[in-house]
Amino acid sequence: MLKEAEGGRRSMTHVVDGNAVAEDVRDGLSDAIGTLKSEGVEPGLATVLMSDDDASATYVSMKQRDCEEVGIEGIHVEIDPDAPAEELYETIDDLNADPDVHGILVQLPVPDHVDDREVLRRIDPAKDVDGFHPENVGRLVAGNARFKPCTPHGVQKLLASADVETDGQDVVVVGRSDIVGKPLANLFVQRGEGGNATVTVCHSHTEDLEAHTSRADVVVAAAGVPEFIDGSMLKEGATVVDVGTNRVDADTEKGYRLTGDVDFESAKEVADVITPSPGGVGPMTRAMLLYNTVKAASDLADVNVELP
Ligand SMILES: Nc1nc(=O)c2c([nH]1)NC[C@@H]1CN(c3ccc(C(=O)N[C@@H](CCC(=O)O)C(=O)O)cc3)C=[N+]21
Repeated sequence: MLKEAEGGRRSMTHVVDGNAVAEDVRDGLSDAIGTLKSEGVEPGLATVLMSDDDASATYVSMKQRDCEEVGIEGIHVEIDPDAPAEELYETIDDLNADPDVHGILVQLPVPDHVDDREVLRRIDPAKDVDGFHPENVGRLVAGNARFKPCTPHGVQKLLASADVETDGQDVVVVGRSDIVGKPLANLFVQRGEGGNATVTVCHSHTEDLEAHTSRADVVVAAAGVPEFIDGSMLKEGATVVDVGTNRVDADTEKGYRLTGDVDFESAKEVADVITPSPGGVGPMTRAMLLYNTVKAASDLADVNVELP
């Protein structure tokens, strides 16, 4: 809207294609996987699902399909959500000990009777491709990451692909989860490429959200609330990264539609660069999981590869 009012002075909004950037990452990984295989190392990723949730099952099967596409050996373990927690813990122990498994991902959330902190502690940090083990969290915060968590890493790659510079910029991260908001804020503030930003983290107790978003050069929406950031809350020319993947009830065949945390139509009129959802961060999250699996295999087997 603003764009029209100003007589079309602004250039076209760049809608970042997450599927295309993820494809580029997978292409780059193919070379590294070829190198590993020529050294007799077949990268393996184990996914563990202990849930009845439809969305969780969908994501895990997408991750397995991705593995197949790039030549990573995928192993999938399903545990009855009513089974005792020990069953999950012992599965993790077995996968830790399995030399064919280089990466382990336990799909979150796990049932209430399972201690999720114990799950994250139990995974061998060298196989922790989510980057959620306390040792890996500590390393990330200290600026010495082994595995960058997949979604934050994917966001950085997406911004780089769109030539969005974070150096010296005001970045507002909305959401403070352990898997997205906190690690992403940490990465943005660190020295070097993809960092060097002035970072604000907003959340449900923030008094005046719009006061923060409306002065930001980059807004990352990662609160898990459908379409709560709209164009009126953004600065003209801002970059908007939509991390949300929400299923909302809709009159469709499946009974829902997917939408992000951003009201795309109004935000697109104000932003210069915007990542859609679906089709933005989600596919990148999955690509960076493959990346971390290849890195894990390379480190564990002590074979040097070039990562994309
Ligand atoms: N241990 C663990 N690690 C995770 O990384 C993890 C997790 N647990 N639990 C749940 C969240 C969610 N998540 C997504 C990954 C890909 C898409 C994705 O590919 N979305 C597609 C659409 C997917 C669809 O069609 O349903 C898109 O945005 O275009 C979404 C969400 C990973 N998570």
